[in-house]
Amino acid sequence: MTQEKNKLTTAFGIPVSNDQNSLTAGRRGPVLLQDVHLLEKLMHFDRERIPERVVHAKGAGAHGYFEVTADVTKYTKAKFLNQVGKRTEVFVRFSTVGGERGSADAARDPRGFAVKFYTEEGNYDLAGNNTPVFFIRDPLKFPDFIHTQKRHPATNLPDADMFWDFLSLTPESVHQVTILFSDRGTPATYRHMNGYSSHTYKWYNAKGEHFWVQYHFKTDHGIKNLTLAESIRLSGEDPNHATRDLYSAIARGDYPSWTLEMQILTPEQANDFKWDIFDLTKVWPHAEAPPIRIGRLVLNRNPVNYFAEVEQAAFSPANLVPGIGASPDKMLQARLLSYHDTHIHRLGPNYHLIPVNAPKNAPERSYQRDGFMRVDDNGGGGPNYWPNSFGGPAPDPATEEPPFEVGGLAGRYPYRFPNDDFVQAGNLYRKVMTDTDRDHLVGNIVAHLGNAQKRIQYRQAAIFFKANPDYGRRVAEGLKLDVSELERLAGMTQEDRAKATDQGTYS
Ligand code: HEM
Repeated sequence: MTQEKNKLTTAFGIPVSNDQNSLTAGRRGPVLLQDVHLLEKLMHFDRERIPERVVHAKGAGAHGYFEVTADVTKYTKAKFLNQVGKRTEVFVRFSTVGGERGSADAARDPRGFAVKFYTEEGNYDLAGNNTPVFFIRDPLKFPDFIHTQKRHPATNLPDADMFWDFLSLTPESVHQVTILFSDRGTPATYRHMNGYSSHTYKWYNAKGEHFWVQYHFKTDHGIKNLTLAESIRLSGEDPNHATRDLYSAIARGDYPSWTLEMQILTPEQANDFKWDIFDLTKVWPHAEAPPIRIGRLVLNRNPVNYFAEVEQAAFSPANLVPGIGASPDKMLQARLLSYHDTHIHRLGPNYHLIPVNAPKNAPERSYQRDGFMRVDDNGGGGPNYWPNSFGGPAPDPATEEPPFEVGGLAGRYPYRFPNDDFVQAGNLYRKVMTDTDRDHLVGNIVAHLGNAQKRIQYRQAAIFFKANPDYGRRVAEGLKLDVSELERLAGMTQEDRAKATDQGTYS
């Protein structure tokens, strides 16, 4: 290095003589175009912002490791899981969903829980949430759903009508809505919440046998949530409280950790299972699929630079390593496309070269070349096509996922089963929640749904009533609705209920 240390330079290493006074024509003269340092500095500044994530824009992240604590080789051949005690480097990003990059950490919203495992077989990304289910189960509904969680196109304000109109016309959402409006919808910090794959994934072993699995990262610090009053207070006093909490805990050596538990079903068990295991709005009851402990996730290193390591982090459910496969869950199938696509838009076609996204323990050996910001050696002088006879990297058939059956007539199918969308939400209300949980749930809903039109309130209260009559009744009472109407509305089909509540009777 010929430049002296600590001497300011331009982005191209040229010494800068003065960084306080622009070059002017005379003492009071206009600025000269030949102040190239000023020009370069301003033009870079003008381009500092990249698009924020279309969802999950506000987040915090940290580095750490995953350690295997149980032998799972009979279920999966994934190498990073093949030995008890084995550690794999990870990067984890937590987020809220609907708010912008500067929005409050305490918002009522699911929390993203995205883990990037830098395995020896390439990066494995598991982008889950702190809830085991989701609002919808068909990806066609995702953009519409997200629009309702964002700002109104005219007022640019969050809008209770949009929010509840969509949900009350989408009854499959009631399970997730019940979780979201319980105090779990406002976790105290990122350290005090669980993370779930939510989707069912496939694991397959070295013999080619497969299993259906769900991941549960259980916090080792106990679940802690905010009440409505606390979340409102924190949103004002410290909108970054969860970001601060994560950073400070790691900085003081109080490393956050989670125990990974898996629910695992054989194909035979899955065939007889009471619930559609590819329906993202349903959980697998623990009694029927007891979770088993298999590992531990620890976060022990803060990012040195937020933009480099957190803002530019890019997770994709399509990044699966041998031994782990996708399931036919329609939502997951759509996610296999959507993330890579949005990263190319947000970060460019070579976002995999950004250090936080690069495969640390399995270097890229592909034939992809060129493109904006291809900043490595671009494959050097090696062959850029396959097949070749010049020693270029060759595909390895041993890493192929075992063949699996698909069949049937192409069509647009609603979910099968009698597919009761209300039982699991009702059970959560009836069996899992305490009296205090139920009080808070009803209070949180009333405070929010109360801002929507009356006809929408009726429609949504009828859905809660279908999940559990007491649940619906208490929400209706809180909203001062005519409780005697609920049973009638709840007994209708979704279409009839929508028509009935749109007739003006309830305005
Ligand atoms: C069809 C359904 C879905 C679509 C199309 C979709 C799409 C997206 C998109 C476009 C992003 C922004 C990514 C970026 O710019 O970096 C994102 C982020 C994210 N999504 Fe989804 N999503 C879907 C469902 C889900 C579900 C069900 C979960 C959880 C189980 C989930 C978890 C996440 C997480 C955690 C992030 C943030 C990742 C990060 O921290 O960078 N998404 N999603």
